[in-house]
Amino acid sequence: MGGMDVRMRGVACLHGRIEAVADVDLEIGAGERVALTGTNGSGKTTLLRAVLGLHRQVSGSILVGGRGTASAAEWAWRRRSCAWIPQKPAAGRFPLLGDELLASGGAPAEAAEAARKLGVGALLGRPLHTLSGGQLQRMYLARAIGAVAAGAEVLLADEPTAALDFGGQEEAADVLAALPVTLVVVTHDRALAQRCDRVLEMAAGRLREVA
Ligand SMILES: Nc1ncnc2c1ncn2[C@@H]1O[C@H](COP(=O)(O)OP(=O)(O)OP(=O)(O)O)[C@@H](O)[C@H]1O
Repeated sequence: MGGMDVRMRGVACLHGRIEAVADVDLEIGAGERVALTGTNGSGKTTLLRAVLGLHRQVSGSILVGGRGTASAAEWAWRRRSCAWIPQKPAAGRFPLLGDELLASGGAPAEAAEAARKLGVGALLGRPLHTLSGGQLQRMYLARAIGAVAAGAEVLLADEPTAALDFGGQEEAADVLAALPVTLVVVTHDRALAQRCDRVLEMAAGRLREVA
């Protein structure tokens, strides 16, 4: 089983004056699968983005595999180590094609194979903005599988099954739970939460474990 540990101490995140995340302490073991649930606007996306360095107004400490992000080299390492499935896929400045998205995970062949298995293999030449929500979500899942093949040991996934049909939700939940990584997944999907080792809940920026 692969995966790296993720450790947070006293993490707080601001959006301007809004405190989106407050005083989060969290220890996730290597290879553990954690579901993050909670009310809308409670800070889940912000917390995941902070781990990736996409949210910069952060205080406290976030270590992945024991490493921080004090230097540009450490940030680059963090980005390679953590695969990412965004909640709101960015359209980008230029029309990005399916196979270009897959290549950005670092293992194009493995990602394309995953795309075929997920039923979007015929769409690789299409601009992403022409895909349906569910097709796009499958494409991002395929990219994450490629990123894991390229060496990522943590997967941060933000509502990765929200746009999928029922069969697709089950299939994606199985695929996500079987990846040899530490999984932190924001989800309101019971099938996916049930496949995780722990369920945590956020409310107004604070985290608590659900029994
Ligand atoms: N770019 C932004 N500028 C200002 N405030 C923001 C921004 N992004 C998020 N927020 C605020 O930060 C808080 C946390 O938002 P976040 O997206 O992290 O919540 P969430 O738990 O992921 O919500 P959801 O379940 O609805 O996706 C909310 O009050 C939100 O309005």
